Amino acid sequence: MDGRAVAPAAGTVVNAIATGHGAAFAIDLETTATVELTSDGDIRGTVADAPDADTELVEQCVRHVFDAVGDEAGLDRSIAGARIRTESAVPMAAGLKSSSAAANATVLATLDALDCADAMDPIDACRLGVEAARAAGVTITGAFDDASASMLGGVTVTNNTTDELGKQETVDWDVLVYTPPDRAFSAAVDVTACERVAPMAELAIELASEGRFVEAMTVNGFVFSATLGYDPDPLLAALPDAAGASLSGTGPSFVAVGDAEALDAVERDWTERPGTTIRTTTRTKGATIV
Ligand SMILES: Nc1ncnc2c1ncn2[C@@H]1O[C@H](COP(=O)(O)OP(=O)(O)O)[C@@H](O)[C@H]1O
Ligand SMILES: O=C(O)C1=C[C@@H](OP(=O)(O)O)[C@@H](O)[C@H](O)C1
Repeated sequence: MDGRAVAPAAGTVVNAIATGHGAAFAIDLETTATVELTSDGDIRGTVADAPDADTELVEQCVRHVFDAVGDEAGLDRSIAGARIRTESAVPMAAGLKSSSAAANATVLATLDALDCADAMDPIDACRLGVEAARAAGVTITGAFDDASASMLGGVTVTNNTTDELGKQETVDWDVLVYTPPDRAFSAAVDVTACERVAPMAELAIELASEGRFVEAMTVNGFVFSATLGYDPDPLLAALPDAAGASLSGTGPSFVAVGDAEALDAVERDWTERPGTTIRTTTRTKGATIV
């Protein structure tokens, strides 16, 4: 049997690496995963247009779903295998949560293939993807902030140490994403540098917990650009037009949010810079089986 699901990417409100608490918002860029069950015992992934991509994360997702619902699905684990294929509009390792989108889409597609779509609620399905990301070594905290935003849609504020959701709200912003040409794998981030700015990250989390997302983002943006060695000039160029702007995750992408007219002005500046600029919106609808 085959299963198929899509999940959105996300942008950062507060990076969780400093404190274990983070916040993120879903954006309208998608990853699709297709899972075909086999009986050759082999679990193998491929990524469309990226033959050299590391597929451990999506393979771990399938293993975690097999472990969680295999008995209920009547799966013979001695022969159970899968072929996973992802297709994505989300640049990998650019700070836009390609890993969370791929994990959520793969977990849901596997549940679909096993005919177990109702066996797990979305937040538990999300936690399985986070566990798979930890097992694959692609994350520092597990990134439950990013994964929950992608799974549920809207903006989420989370404790990534306990994988608990503190807050989820719908937001309706235009979004501008600027991705410079370089890439930054989260697993390679300077965690010690992030921990040095924990008091500022805590302040950003307090703002996000009060629903002051755009202020939280902007504080986060300046703090983490400085901490991780990115030039904050794209942020300065986005203000005061954008309602909020930040470095997304461990970079190198920047995100700006606000109303359409305000972002037109930011877009004129960001498109002059090397790399790509994408205009999109926030997403209310999270990951779903299709
Ligand atoms: N479409 C995809 N299919 C399979 N694995 C993916 C996909 N996108 C991302 N990944 C996994 O996530 C890793 C990148 O994660 P990370 O460095 O956290 O960047 P991001 O901020 O984009 O999530 C990749 O090395 C790969 O293991
Ligand atoms: O690996 C992690 O624990 C995290 C990585 C960062 O995101 P990216 O993966 O987008 O860099 C960050 O925003 C998130 O809060 C936690």
